[in-house]
Amino acid sequence: MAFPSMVSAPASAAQPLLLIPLPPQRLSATCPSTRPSSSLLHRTKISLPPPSLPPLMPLRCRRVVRSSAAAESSDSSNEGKDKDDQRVGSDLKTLLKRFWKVAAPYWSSEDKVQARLRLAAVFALTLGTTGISVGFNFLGRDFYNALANKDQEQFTKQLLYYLGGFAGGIPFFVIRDYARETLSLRWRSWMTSYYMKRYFKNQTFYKIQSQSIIDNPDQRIVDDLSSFTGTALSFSLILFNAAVDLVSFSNILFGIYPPLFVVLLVYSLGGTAISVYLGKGLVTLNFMQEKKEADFRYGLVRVRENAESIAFYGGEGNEMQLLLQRFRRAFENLTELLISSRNLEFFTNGYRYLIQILPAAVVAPMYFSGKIEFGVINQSVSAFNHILSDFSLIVFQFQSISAFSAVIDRLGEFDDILDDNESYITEHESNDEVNILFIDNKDPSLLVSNGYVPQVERHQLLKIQNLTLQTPRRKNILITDLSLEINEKDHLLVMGPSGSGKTSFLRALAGLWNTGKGNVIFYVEDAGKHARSVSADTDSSKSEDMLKTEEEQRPKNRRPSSVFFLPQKPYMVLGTLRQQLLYPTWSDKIHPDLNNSPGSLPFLSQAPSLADEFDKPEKPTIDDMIQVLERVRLGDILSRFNGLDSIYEWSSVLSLGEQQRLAFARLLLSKPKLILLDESTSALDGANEAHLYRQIEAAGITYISVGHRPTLRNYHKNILYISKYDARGSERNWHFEPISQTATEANSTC
Ligand SMILES: Nc1ncnc2c1ncn2[C@@H]1O[C@H](COP(=O)(O)OP(=O)(O)OP(=O)(O)O)[C@@H](O)[C@H]1O
Repeated sequence: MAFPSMVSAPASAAQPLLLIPLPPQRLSATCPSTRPSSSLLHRTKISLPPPSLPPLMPLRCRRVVRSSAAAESSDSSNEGKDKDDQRVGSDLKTLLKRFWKVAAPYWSSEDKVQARLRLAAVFALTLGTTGISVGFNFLGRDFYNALANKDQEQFTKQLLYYLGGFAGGIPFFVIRDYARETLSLRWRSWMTSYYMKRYFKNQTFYKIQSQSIIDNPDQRIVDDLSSFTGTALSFSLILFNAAVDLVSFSNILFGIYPPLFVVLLVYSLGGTAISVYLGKGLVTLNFMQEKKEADFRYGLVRVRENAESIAFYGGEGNEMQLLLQRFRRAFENLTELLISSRNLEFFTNGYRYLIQILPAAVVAPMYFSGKIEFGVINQSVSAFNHILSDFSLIVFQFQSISAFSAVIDRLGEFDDILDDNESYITEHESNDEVNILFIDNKDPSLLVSNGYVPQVERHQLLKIQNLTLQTPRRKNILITDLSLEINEKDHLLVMGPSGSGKTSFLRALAGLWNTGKGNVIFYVEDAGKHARSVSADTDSSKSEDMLKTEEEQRPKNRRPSSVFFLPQKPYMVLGTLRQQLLYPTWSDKIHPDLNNSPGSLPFLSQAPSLADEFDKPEKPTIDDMIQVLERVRLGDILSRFNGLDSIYEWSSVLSLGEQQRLAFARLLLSKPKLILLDESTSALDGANEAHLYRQIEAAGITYISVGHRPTLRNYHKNILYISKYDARGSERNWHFEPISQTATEANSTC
């Protein structure tokens, strides 16, 4: 007799597959995985997803590829006992607020028409599938009635209806799932682009990394966004489906036997309360699991990025130890997560199966007394299970909900930082900061327009006024009250003991650090629309106020191409040799047709480079690139690496000195007026160093270099000495020294 198989599990009864005798376990969940959200576990995919409820998206295996920029944030927050281990999960109100803040922007974005239409279609299809489920409920009743009455003709008819129902209904379920998945992908794509824009805006990525503000931002962009969009959509459909389902099946059950409905209501409310109580720690555990998995994966990425250094040190034993430590933290957290899940599942499974016999037991006496037909028993079991599933959403989905809450929490935290990184980052800081201004020295009208007499001399390039520089969060003072002016050809060498603040001085000029006070004014010819209409005579109090106002309006960290920085670590982009040379002034699209390819989304098109906001020199031709490689004595790499368009891991295949020469090739192509070099020739021999300085001098570039080597004196006119700041000393910790020609010549003879 088919009856026992029909009282399998709540979700099974909700399906048109009612007649297929599946063991309860296979149909026990409306979610593909009720396991914890960890990627250490293989997620079990249910072979037959229940058609009437959209399954929750599994929280996908985390694939985290961390950029080196995020290295230290993770490192610094990982070692030792994690302070986040004591983390308390956000309360429900915060979670709901965060959910709304993260989810809402897409639905009113430039893609809102598509988004809303598609969402409406998914909801309509979901409604259709619920209708089909209700239809199957009645078909099931008539089918079993025919079977119990031994009415062969009716039985064949019902069987045909059933088959017809399957043929017509199944496409609805498939198309609904497809439409939901494609909408979720579209949503995710928009969110990815939205978060990436904010992550790169105002160099937030640098601030997050250098100040260890949050862990693993890359994981949040890659994995959490994906989980969020998939699960949010599935959840909304589940809720919607449950509401419609409840209305449809409550009528049926109420019609058969009202007390059964009341018992069900009490049972599910009690069950929900108990599962919330038992599973309250799961959100925090899931949050920590995400973090620990990402930390472990990032440790492995670091080994890949620093393979050569580790191999030189022979540090594999140490690395292994460190990585195993990270894995152990993930493992320990997951063990705790599994224990909590197991305890919850004892309850959930008991809750799920305990009540299965109830509807049949309650209505069976009515069948025996002839008040109802046999098929009605099946119908009541089916309706009962539908309603049980609807009322028990929280119980059945608790582990998915807690994993989803962790995702909401992580994304909400990230969103808050991206939204308001200025106030967040400077939370503990005063209002003072270093102001950076770009003034167009070609357009005196801008200066006159404010009623100020222009005092900019054409050859002036940089003016620093009363710069006091501190490390982020104002822990240490590095430079006090520095003022200087750089005119064309005033090549300046910055020297001083290690750790005194030479690189930090360049950081301040580049706008990466603004902790301190004072003004940094660049006089440029290509400030374009970002030209500042302020007087160069900034000594008056009035103009300082103006500087402040201007600073507030200025788009942060926009730098004209006439000012170029070379960092201490040569940076090679992932791509071709051509892309190395064009970086960062021009972008070279790898696939120019990408934006026009069918199915491509407008918001995924390549963003204009930050440098696009300024006028920039004409893009170099292939001849220019070949020539510049010759000028930096790298002509041979064209033949070694098959021309400009081959892709290599450049930081591995080029020596450090070659990478430094390539960086000089970049700046020669960009034709800046002023460059700031941070030990940019440290890996070069004296002859190559002298050659490169001759090249930039010949190109009419003025330079400020940071370095320790005595030979650097040969190419500069003045030295700025910065000594370590001593809080007890009241004097400035810097002084200037002109480099005499004689000394230079003696040096070069040596
Ligand atoms: N992100 C940071 N947060 C806090 N302090 C920092 C940070 N980065 C550097 N510092 C500190 O600021 C001080 C100055 O560092 P900086 O890199 O400017 O030194 P430097 O003079 O260039 O040294 P070197 O010659 O060794 O390169 C150092 O004591 C350093 O530890």
